[in-house]
Amino acid sequence: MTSVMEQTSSISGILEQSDERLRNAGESLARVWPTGFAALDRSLGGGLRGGGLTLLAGPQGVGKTTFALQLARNVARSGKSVVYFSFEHDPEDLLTRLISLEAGELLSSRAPGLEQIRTVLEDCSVSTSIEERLADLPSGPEALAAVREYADRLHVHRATGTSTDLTEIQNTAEQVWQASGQVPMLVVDYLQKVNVPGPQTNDEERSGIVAEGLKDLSIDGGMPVLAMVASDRDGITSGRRMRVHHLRGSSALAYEADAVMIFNQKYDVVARHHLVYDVTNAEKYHQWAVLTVEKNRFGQDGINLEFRKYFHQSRFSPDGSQVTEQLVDDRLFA
Ligand SMILES: Nc1ncnc2c1ncn2[C@@H]1O[C@H](COP(=O)(O)OP(=O)(O)OP(=O)(O)O)[C@@H](O)[C@H]1O
Repeated sequence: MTSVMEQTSSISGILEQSDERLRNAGESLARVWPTGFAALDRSLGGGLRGGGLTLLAGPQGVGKTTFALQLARNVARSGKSVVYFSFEHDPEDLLTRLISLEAGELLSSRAPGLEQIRTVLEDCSVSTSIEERLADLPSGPEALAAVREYADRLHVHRATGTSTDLTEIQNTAEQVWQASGQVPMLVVDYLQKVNVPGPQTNDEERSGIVAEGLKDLSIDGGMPVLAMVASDRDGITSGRRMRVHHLRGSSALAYEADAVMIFNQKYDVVARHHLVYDVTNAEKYHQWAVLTVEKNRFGQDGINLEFRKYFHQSRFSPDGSQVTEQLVDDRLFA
């Protein structure tokens, strides 16, 4: 166990540590980790913070996993390590999504879709390698090569709600750190699935315990932690905007987090007049998601950014921008 004196530093000690980090560490101990989504990085003052807990929430199917995986890939591509704790998705499914994302970025609308890539990779009637299976798909080999470039730095931990607790997350982060020599970014998909041993507590308490543990982990390791969060029932109604208070265990979560970002379907949150006066807008808005930075301990909050969805290629456009339309919490018509 860490002694009290090991945990306590004078300002001169901290000055020395910062000086050393700034002189030597460069990329490996960076304080700011760009997400690779330029509009978001501008809003967050450069990116996610080492030592900071960021929450990502949104209704089911809005694209949280797609966004978090793309962000993890961007970080790994920039040369840093990432551990993705996946409670919901099989690692091979994440690999398929990454190949699809790379193909989409390489060939845009001419790229094969996620379904096509999945079909080719899951075909049990042949026994051929991944290379051979992707060889005939447009940009298939190039997409695989793109994944291989960062594959060693992007780690997927198959997590389960019955066994993966904060200790397992910490141990895994330490192992990756030791093996790679780099502080990793952690992605937890998703927070309420992290196992909390001991007597059963309610949702609010459990979320608070996990959020506090992840926050401590991020501070102790100087690493950014991005955790996805599920909503309670109120927040998932179509036509209603999800806000911080809709998160399961919201008060504890909002207290612990340094930043809270919430995704909503753009169609669900634009003011009615944008839909009434131009009917073509409705179709357009379905293609976009709005990411709101609701809390930001390191800078400005209340920022609404929009990102174009290409879910058939398992990706968002990396170019987002500020939303210009008026947004509302409740639109009282379907
Ligand atoms: N091949 C595909 N073509 C088009 N859309 C797809 C395809 N596969 C998945 N999707 C959609 O992509 C969206 C984003 O999926 P993602 O897993 O990122 O959502 P999520 O917000 O993490 O959802 P959940 O809360 O269920 O985990 C979903 O709405 C899903 O229906």
